[in-house]
Amino acid sequence: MTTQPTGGATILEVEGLAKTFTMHLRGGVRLPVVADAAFSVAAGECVVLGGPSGAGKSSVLKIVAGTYAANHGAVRVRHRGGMVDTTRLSAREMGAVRRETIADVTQFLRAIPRVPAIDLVAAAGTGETARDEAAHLLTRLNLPERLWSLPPATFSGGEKQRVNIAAGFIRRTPLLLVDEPTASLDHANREVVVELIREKKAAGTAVLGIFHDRDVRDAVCDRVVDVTKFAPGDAA
Ligand SMILES: Nc1ncnc2c1ncn2[C@@H]1O[C@H](COP(=O)(O)OP(=O)(O)OP(=O)(O)O)[C@@H](O)[C@H]1O
Repeated sequence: MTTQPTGGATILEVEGLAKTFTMHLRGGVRLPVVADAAFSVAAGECVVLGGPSGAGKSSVLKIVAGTYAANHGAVRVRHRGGMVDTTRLSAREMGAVRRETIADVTQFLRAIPRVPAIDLVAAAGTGETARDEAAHLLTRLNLPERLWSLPPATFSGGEKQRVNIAAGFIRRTPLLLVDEPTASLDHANREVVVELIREKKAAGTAVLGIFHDRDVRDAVCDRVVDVTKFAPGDAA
């Protein structure tokens, strides 16, 4: 069953998705997480993955991002004008999809040693304006300018998260994935993230996210997809 979006073109379409983790270091114990997951996200829409802790929200998001492999099913994204099933792509082809089509704001910053925060954000952007855009985003996210030239390795949790958010939101991809983007942010910066997500939606980006903060979720969410309805049965 697919939940139909109301608005623009379909950007992401998940169908019949199943994921079972196999714990090779635990005698091959199998842990089914989702079975027959199906949902879609349209351009300009923000769909939130809901459900209690352990339901499989992050796993689904990571499969869409290409970080985890699916066991069954299709994950189709609109890439270069057509719908591409990313579960069938080579690592190289998936690399192109991730570069051009999917931006991914994870909970933790993948910092590169010795690279200053502003360069890290600018490198995620494109074109001659990338550095100005990086500065603009870091300003909006209230990251003190004295930190911009420093590598984020020693930054606080909230400072790292803001660099991470800037590096994700500087990108102009059709699909944006966000996993708990406001977890270590204060109220003012949570509001900035709400504004950034609204701007992405207005620009036609499809957003798929996980938000534990109810206020943030209510402010950006068009539909909730409850992951518990994809829970595998006993026979899985
Ligand atoms: N890499 C992994 N290897 C083995 N099991 C995993 C792995 N990642 C997740 N799991 C298991 O899959 C189940 C779903 O985890 P997941 O992180 O997707 O849930 P979640 O709904 O995002 O939870 P939370 O809200 O607590 O972040 C959990 O039982 C977890 O232990």
